[in-house]
Order: sequence, then structure tokens, then C-alpha cells
Amino acid sequence: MNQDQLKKLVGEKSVEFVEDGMVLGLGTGSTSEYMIDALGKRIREEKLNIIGVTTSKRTARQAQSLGIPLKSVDEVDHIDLTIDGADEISSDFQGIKGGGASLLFEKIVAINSDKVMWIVDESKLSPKLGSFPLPIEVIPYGSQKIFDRLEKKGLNPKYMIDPETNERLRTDSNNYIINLHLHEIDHPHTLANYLINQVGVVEQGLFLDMVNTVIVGRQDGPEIIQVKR
Ligand SMILES: O=C(CO)[C@H](O)[C@H](O)COP(=O)(O)O
Repeated sequence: MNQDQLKKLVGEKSVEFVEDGMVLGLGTGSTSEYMIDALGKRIREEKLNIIGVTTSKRTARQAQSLGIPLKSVDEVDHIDLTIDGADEISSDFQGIKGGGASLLFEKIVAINSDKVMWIVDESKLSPKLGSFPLPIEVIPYGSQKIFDRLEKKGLNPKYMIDPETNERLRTDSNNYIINLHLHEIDHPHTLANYLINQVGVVEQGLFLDMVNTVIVGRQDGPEIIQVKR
């Protein structure tokens, strides 16, 4: 199976955890797209009563096209389960997310969920975080000052570029993303605290102590890992 087939495998597997009546956080990215397609199918075929809380405009468009009823995070009193992709997961189940520039809504939805599940192909696993660039969302005003500070600190920042316009990418909240090319993150909690305390940083892409279940797409089938918290 290639990477895309592994993404489809875990996307489809994840919706087996969905129960009638659930409020579900719906992640963003190509793996989540497979999950949402499979969810739409289950809702249609089994007439399930599900409310979706989306993590991006892109996901909202897909869910709407499949007829999945949606509410915003502020309109629900709880979210039972959020299913989302991830860019990198370490051996102690910390994660980097935001490669699709949706980390802000992804984190808001995740921290308001009773349970969080990540669905990934096996290439996303690594012993330590850092091989995937760490995205941070910053408001445009003053972003160059943040960029310069990060550069001085040796964090190797680069603006995320929109491949369609070749300009700095704008998030759903009209902010910029700065990617930190770090290669290895030795102390994720310390780094997360430093980044979130920079004025103008809206959110950062380290998702720490957050995931309850990981489904990994492997050649011999999906592996389900329950993370002890
Ligand atoms: O964090 C994300 C988007 O902001 C995605 O979950 C992450 O980028 C994984 O994407 P994909 O499933 O396409 O590999």
C-alpha cells in the first residue's frame, strides 16, 4: 500500500469508533478527508444522528457537501470525540500539527473534546519530534519582529507560502504561519511555553498531552494504540 492508501485505511477505520448521537470534531487534511467521506457514508446508510464541529473552512465545505449537520464549537456543550490527522507523532505520543495551516481551530476543537484520536500513516511516527517543521500562527502586524526574534534564537523560521499565489499563506483567520525548521525538539513543553508567550503568536503547532487514541496505517493493517493519560 502506498501512503495515500494507508491514509484511506485509517480514515475508514476511525469511523468505526463513531456512535449514534455523538458530537464529533472533524479534523483537516488528506487523511481527515477520507475519514469524513467514510463518516458521510455511515450517516447516510445507517441514518446516524451526528453533529460535526469542523476545524477549517475546507473541512466545513466537504462535510456540508456530504450533508453532515454542523455546529460551531460555541454552539455545542461538549464534543465527544475529535478525529484528526497529524504531521508527526513522537514515541511518547506528542504531536506536531498544522501542516495544513489549520492548527488554531484544530487545537480549539481538540482541547474542548472529551477524547482525541489521531489517524496517520506510519511515515508520521518518529522517535523525537522535529523532523516536520513546527508551524506557528502569528497575526500579520508585527510578524516580522517575531520572525527576527525567532531567527536570532536559532529557530530557523520560514513563512509558509501559499502555492497558488506564491505569497505568504493566510489562514482561515487571516493570519500568517511561520514554520520553524528545527530537526529535533528536545524539550517540547519548554518550547511550547516560550512560543505561546510571544506577543502576536496566536497558537503554536505542538499538541502536547492531548491524544487518547492513535490509529497507525501499517502495511499489515491498522494498528490501534490507546495512550495512557
Ligand atoms: O494538522 C493538519 C492540518 O493543519 C493535518 O492534520 C496534518 O497536516 C496532516 O495532514 P495529512 O492528513 O494531509 O497528512
